[in-house]
Amino acid sequence: MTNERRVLVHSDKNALSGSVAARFLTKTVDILEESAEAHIVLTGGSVGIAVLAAINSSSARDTVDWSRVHFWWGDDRWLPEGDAERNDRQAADALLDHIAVPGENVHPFATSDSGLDLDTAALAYAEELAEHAEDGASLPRFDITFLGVGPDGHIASLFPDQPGIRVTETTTIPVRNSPKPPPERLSLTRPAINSSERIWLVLAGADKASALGLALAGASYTDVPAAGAKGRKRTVFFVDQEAAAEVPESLIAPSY
Ligand SMILES: O=C(O)[C@H](O)[C@@H](O)[C@H](O)[C@H](O)COP(=O)(O)O
Repeated sequence: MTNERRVLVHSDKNALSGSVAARFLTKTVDILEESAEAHIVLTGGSVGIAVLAAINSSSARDTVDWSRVHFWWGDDRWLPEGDAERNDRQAADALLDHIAVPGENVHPFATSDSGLDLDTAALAYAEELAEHAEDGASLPRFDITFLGVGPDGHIASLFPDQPGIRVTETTTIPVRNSPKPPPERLSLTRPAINSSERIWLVLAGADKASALGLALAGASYTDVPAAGAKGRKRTVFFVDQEAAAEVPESLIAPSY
């Protein structure tokens, strides 16, 4: 298997989220035939949450043995538990509260009212990840990592020209001075994201066209963090037509 990057274009955000949901369900069933557990990394953002809602409303939803699936997050906002702006809350509402996933398989970042400070919360997440790793590794084997992409090209809470995008020595970082509110966040690092077998980027809308075009045209990942996302086996950009406006024709896979 190659680790090429592919772009799959869909007519609109609805078609995109339905298609990603169907692929996710099929792929997760396949993964669980080969492995005892699947580890999935979730993203925030409207497209990522629309994908979770589409998984929830799929008639194939319960073909997955959710008791063997673990959910992690690429990033979250440093806000109190239950805050509607938190990625974990949105994912719970869209999918996790509706499926038979055991509570201990759901691994949100700490909340701002947890009693931890931001630095300690980042260390705590790194420790939790390491507890689920095999053979002394620092991370579980992430099977699928979802990433939304901001109009500036950010992924998780790794923003252009900010120190976080360059961090390589840890798996999880505290983020301060985020250009997008709130300023304080927690995020996986680029090497942690890229340890994933598959990275599925999901993006829709005309405001993403420039970032996507630049990411695929070889921009540096410090300028356009999405350019630096590369899974071990496969990296797929699931996009709608508006977001695809600046993608070179040669990179677009036949639509279906
Ligand atoms: O924490 C955040 O600020 C969001 O989660 C953000 O990182 C989001 O993933 C992208 O901006 C894409 O968002 P959309 O899918 O809504 O375009």
